[in-house]
Amino acid sequence: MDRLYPAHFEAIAEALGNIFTADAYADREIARVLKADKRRGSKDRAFIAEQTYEVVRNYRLLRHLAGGGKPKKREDFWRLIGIQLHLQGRELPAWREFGIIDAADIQAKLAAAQQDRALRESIPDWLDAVGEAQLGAQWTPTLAALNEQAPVVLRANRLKTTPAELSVALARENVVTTPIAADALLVTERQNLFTTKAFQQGLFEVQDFSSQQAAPSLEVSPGQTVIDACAGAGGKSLHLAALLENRGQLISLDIHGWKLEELKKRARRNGVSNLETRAITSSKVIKRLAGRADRVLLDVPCSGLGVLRRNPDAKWKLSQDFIDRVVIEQAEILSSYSRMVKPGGKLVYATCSILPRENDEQVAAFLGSPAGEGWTLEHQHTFLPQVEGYDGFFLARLVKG
Ligand SMILES: C[S@@+](CC[C@H](N)C(=O)[O-])C[C@H]1O[C@@H](n2cnc3c(N)ncnc32)[C@H](O)[C@@H]1O
Repeated sequence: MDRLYPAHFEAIAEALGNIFTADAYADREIARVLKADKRRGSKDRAFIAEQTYEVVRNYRLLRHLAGGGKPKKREDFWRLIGIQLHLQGRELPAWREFGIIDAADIQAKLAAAQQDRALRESIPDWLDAVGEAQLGAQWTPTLAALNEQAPVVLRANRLKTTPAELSVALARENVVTTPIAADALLVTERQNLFTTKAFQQGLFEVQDFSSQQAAPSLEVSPGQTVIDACAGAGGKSLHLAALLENRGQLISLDIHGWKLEELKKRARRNGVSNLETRAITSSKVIKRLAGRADRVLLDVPCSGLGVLRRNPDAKWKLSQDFIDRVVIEQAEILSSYSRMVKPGGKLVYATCSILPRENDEQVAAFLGSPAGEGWTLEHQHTFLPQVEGYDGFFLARLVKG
């Protein structure tokens, strides 16, 4: 077992302090502490990142095992990390900060916590109640699966390579991968992929298996006009460009221009030449595109409950009010942006949520509304982490009559 270094604990405790007392996002905070000391090797960096994510994931349970109070000081966060390592079966060094960890007390509390799902799975009571009400018997296994570490999946960029060629190129850089489906490769050992030559040459993007199902489900053909209306930094736009073989027109929209700037950089690295970005600065941007698209992808803003493996801090940042508001936004986007599809064209509505309210219920409400007149549902599927093994995700394909 690897040696434990106090400097790593300082870094993890600093990140946790900012996540839980200054409302920082876990991914950005981890990136910040890792950047602060560039001398660390890849194993040390992985240890810091993984242990920080693990504490965020198990925060409620760890707090309970530590005595229940809200951690505020550096020592409080050290204690949570110590308890977590103890639960992982690691022997704790005889450091002052770990002196107060009582193994027998922890085991007794842990055994009692098994009876309480929300505590055991470390989720707020209100969110546990939402999951139960929405998913019924599926909620318990879904929640358990969402608490596991996310697998790392790549998408081979067909504009530049094939999955088989990519696998060989990565193996030369000591990155071992296994093909799992279509363009998707599973990385079998975690490491920094962004420093590889293969990444810098645009041979792949990191994209979960479930998310990789969105672009193909739109059934695009080279030459078509395709709009990715909530494109963000463009994970799915890049995939669409590859499926279009750089032919036709791909228009990527978002309300945040800075995300589209990031997409342009990624598009250059990916060798994409048929993509145009437009920031949605007013409703006119959508109106001008009415009836223009063969295909529209609506990868709408959502609760993110399907990707808790990747963003475990969402458990502590989400609120009922946020979910209620995002559901209204999704309905508005679906109703208004669907007008961009030509008669006979197709639309894919997607979320990284597992809640029917954001998914099939949203689609059913659209189909029953005046805006949904003439539309039919061709296919829909909810990906669940305990079923397919990847992120929770939803997609529905609709055809305009
Ligand atoms: C789930 S994310 C998209 C992720 C992206 N498609 C990808 O694959 O990387 C949703 C995006 O919708 C954008 N958004 C929010 N409200 C919007 C609106 N009214 N119109 C268009 N985009 C919107 C957000 O800025 C965010 O980038």
